[in-house]
Amino acid sequence: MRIGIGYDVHKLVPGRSLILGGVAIPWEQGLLGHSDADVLIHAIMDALLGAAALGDIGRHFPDSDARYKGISSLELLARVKEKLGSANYEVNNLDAVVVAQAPKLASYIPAMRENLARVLGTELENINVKATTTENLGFAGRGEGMGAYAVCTLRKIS
Ligand SMILES: Nc1ccn([C@@H]2O[C@H](COP(=O)(O)O)[C@@H](O)[C@H]2O)c(=O)n1
Ligand SMILES: C[C@@]1(CO)OP(=O)(O)OP(=O)(O)OC[C@H]1O
Repeated sequence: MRIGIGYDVHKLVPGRSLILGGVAIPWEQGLLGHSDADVLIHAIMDALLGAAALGDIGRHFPDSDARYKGISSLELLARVKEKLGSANYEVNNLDAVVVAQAPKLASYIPAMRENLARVLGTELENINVKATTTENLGFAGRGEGMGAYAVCTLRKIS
C-alpha cells in the first residue's frame, strides 16, 4: 500500500464559475486558475501522484501550457488515473476536505463523490469528501479563497 498527500489553494474572484469536485455550485464568486481551478480535484490529484511518486500536477500539466487553459479538472483527473494505471496502481481509498467559509457545500458532496468515483473507476465507499469553515479566520475565513487537503492510498494491480 502507498500513501499520498495533496494540498492546494485558489483565490476567489467575481466572474468565474465555482467548480468543486466537478460540480458547478451557484455562488457569487468562483476560483481563479489556468484550468477550471477545481481546488478539491487538484489536491486529490497531488495526493494520487504523490502516492505513486510521480511528482505533482504542475509537472504533468504546466500552467504555462495553453492546452490546459480552462480545462476541466475532471479531465485532468482522468489523465492522472491513466498514469497510475501505467505504473500499475489503482485507488484503494481517498479522503479530502475543502476549506471554505461559504457557500454551504454539504448538499453538493454526494455529486462530488459520484464524479470522483466514476472517473477513478472505484466504488463510492472508497471516496470521502468533507467541508469545513475556518470560523472566519485567515484567507478562507475572509472569503478570499478556498483550500483543500487530500490523502489517499493506492494498491498495486496484481
Ligand atoms: N463550506 C462548508 C463548510 C462546512 N460545511 C459543513 O458544516 C459543518 C460545520 O462546519 P464548521 O467549520 O463550523 O466545523 C461541517 O462539518 C460540514 O458538514 C459545509 O457544508 N460547507
Ligand atoms: C491545474 C493547472 C493546469 O495548468 O493549473 P491551475 O488551474 O492554475 O491550478 P494549480 O493548482 O495552480 O496547478 C497548476 C496546473 O497544473
